[in-house]
Amino acid sequence: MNLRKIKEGKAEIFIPDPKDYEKQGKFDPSWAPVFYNPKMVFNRDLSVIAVSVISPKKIVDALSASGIRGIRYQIESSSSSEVIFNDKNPRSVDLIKKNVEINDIHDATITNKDANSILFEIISDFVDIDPFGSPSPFILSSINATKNNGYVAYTATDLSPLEGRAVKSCKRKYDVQNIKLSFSKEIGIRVLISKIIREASILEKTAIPVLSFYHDYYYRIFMKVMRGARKADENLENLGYAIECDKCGFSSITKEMISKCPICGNNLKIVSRIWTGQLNDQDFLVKINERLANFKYLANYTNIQNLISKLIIENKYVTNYINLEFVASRYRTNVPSRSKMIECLSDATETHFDPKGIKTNKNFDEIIECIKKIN
Ligand SMILES: C[S@@+](CC[C@H](N)C(=O)[O-])C[C@H]1O[C@@H](n2cnc3c(N)ncnc32)[C@H](O)[C@@H]1O
Repeated sequence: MNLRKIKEGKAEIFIPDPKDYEKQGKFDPSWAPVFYNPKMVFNRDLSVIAVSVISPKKIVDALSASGIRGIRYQIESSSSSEVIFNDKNPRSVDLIKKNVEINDIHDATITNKDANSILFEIISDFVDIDPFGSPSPFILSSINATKNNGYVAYTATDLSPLEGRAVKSCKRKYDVQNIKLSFSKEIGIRVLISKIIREASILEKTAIPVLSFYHDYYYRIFMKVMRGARKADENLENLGYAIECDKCGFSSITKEMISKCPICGNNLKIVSRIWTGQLNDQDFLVKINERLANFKYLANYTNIQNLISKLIIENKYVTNYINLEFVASRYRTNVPSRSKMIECLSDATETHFDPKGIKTNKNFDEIIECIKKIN
């Protein structure tokens, strides 16, 4: 395997030379014998800051590929941590060994196992699950490996099931009855959180999201894991429904199951069961914000700063997500600009999920009034 040296954050690593795996001038990271995706640098940059907030003593990078995450976590987030690198691909493991060595990573263990096997053998205060597609096959084992008050992070790139376009796949992988709604970009991450909480409860544990966001073509979530059957029971009460009326445009995220639209009486479209709580922990976001100044060297520094500022405001709004294009079409009016709607409602903000979306604490009548007034 011919190697190429690249720099990401403060790490320098070898990756398979992409040139050798091009097909008709194109290259996909999955065509190389060891996976490295430059499109995920934003994910890793923000994860480096989040892990610095957690400051774990022991990190498990359960699906390591080139080892880039675990290496960056030790160099940039938490220099005193022990890191366990794992990948079931033996060629990955050979490359991780090389990359760990050239980056002077101390306290590293490198294993060549199925992630589910190692995650049932160890216990750690931070576990990273960064799979191809859905993290579902690794949720139970990763929660098992996370100690009380520890953290686990998941990347999910399977947006079709999560956003309700592949309904059967969503039922299979997440056990959620999904359907495409006008605000499915946010529902997707709530489906994933619901699955994590339901899996955790099997182990008499529970989890709450401290950082969750959508970027480019994936979701990324950091969850805090807590032990206790009672805590698990209580948190299951926070699962509920996303509802939407195709006729008048009313929508909500709610713990109560209702089947008829409270505005016009039409039958509602329903997604069941999803997380209905906050997507981020305000303190965790503020801590990330406070640390940002230490990470000015990151390639995505400005974009991360923008996202965190948005999440801090967005986190104050849970229930009403309005897709302006969808609602305006129900009233046959022009789509109002986001800024004018936010000004009119006065208690509203942009959502990072969607350039057409706003979040507000105002009720549906006030939203419609603003749409009509702006027109
Ligand atoms: C998306 S890549 C990981 C990328 C890496 N975390 C990064 O940030 O560059 C997924 C990796 O998981 C490995 N993998 C897939 N299934 C696995 C399993 N059941 N156990 C362990 N490793 C697995 C693959 O070999 C691949 O290297």
